[in-house]
Amino acid sequence: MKLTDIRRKIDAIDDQLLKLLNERADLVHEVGLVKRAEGSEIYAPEREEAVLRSLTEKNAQLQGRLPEKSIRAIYREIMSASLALEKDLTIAYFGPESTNTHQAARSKFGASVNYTPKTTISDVFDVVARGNADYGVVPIENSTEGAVNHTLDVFMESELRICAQVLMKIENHLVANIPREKIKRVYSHPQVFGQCRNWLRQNLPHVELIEVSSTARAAELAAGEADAAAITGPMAAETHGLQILAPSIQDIATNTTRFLVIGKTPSPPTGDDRTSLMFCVQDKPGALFHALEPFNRLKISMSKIESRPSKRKAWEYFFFVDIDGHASEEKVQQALEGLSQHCTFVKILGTYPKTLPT
Ligand SMILES: O=C(O)C(=O)C[C@]1(C(=O)O)C=C[C@@H](O)C=C1
Repeated sequence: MKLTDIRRKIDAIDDQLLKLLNERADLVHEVGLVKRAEGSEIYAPEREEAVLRSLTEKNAQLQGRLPEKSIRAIYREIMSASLALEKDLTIAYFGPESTNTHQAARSKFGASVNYTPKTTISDVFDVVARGNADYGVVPIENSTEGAVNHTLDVFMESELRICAQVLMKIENHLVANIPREKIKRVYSHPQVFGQCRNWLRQNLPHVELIEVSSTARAAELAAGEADAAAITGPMAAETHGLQILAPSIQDIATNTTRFLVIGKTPSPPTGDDRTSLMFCVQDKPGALFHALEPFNRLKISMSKIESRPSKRKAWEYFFFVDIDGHASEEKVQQALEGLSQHCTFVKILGTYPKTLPT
C-alpha cells in the first residue's frame, strides 16, 4: 500500500476515535453530575485501576500490537481529560517542578489537571487538609535508600488518608553542559547520591559532591556553572537544558521509589489492594511479636515495617506496616482486631489499589 493510502486509513480511524472519545466524555460528564449530587470523590483510583487492568488483559487476549505500557499511558491521558471535565482539579506535590515527585504526580494524574509544587512534605499535607488542593503526592520509600522519614512523621499528625500509590523506576543521570573531564563538582539530593554511591566512587572519585534540597535545584545550579554537573532525572535535565553525560548511573538497576497519593477518603476495594497502618504497641515484653501474630495466623502478607520515634516519650516507637488486602475485608478486619489488643493505638493510614511500576 502507498503511504498516502495508509495515511488516509489512519485519518478515517482517527475520525472514529475522536467521535468515540467525545461520546466517552459525554458519559464522564454525566458521571461528574452523579458524583456531585452524591457528594462522592471525583478521583476514583479503584475504578481507574479496574479499567486499566481490564483493558491490558483484553489487549493481551487480542494479542494487540500495543504494549501494556502504551495502553496504560494512553488511558492515563484519557482519564486525566475526564478528571478535568468533572472538576478543575489541583494536585499538590513535593516540589520544586521537574523533580521525581513531579514526574510521579504526572504519571498518576496526566497532563489535563493543575499542579502546584510545595516546598515541604508538610505543606503538601497542609494544602490538601485545608482544601486548597484536591490531592497531594509525596515520596514514601526508595528501594535502595529506604523510608522517607519526613513523610512517616507527618502522618503521625495528619488525618489525611492514602488513596493511591505510584511505583516509579528512578533513572538517575549524570547531566551537564561540559565534558566529563571538566567536572569539579556534582550537585544532587542526598537520597540520589545514596543511590549512585558505587558508580560515583568508581567513575568520579575526585570530584566534590554537594548535597542540595532537590534534583531540580541541582540541575539549576549545574546549568549556571562552568565546572559543575548534577545527578537528576530526565525531567529536570530537560527543563534546565542539560545533556546526559552518563545515563542510568544508579547502582541498582531496579531502583524504584514509591509515592503516595493523599486525600480525604480511602479508596474502595479492587480485589488486589494494600493497606497501610500505623500503631504503637503496649510497653510489655513480646508486645510487638503478639501484635503481629494475627497477620501470620490469617496468612496476610506484610510487605513492610518501619519504626519511628513517637516524639511523645523517649524510646517509644510508632510502627508503620503495609499489608496485603483491603481494610473492608473480613480477614483484614479480624487481624486488625487482634493487633489492637496489644496496642495503645492503631490508625489506618489508607487502603488503596496495588499498582505496577511505571
Ligand atoms: O468512573 C468514574 O468514576 C469516572 O469519573 C470516569 C473515569 C474514566 O475516565 O474512566 C475518570 C476519572 C476517575 O478517576 C475514574 C474513571
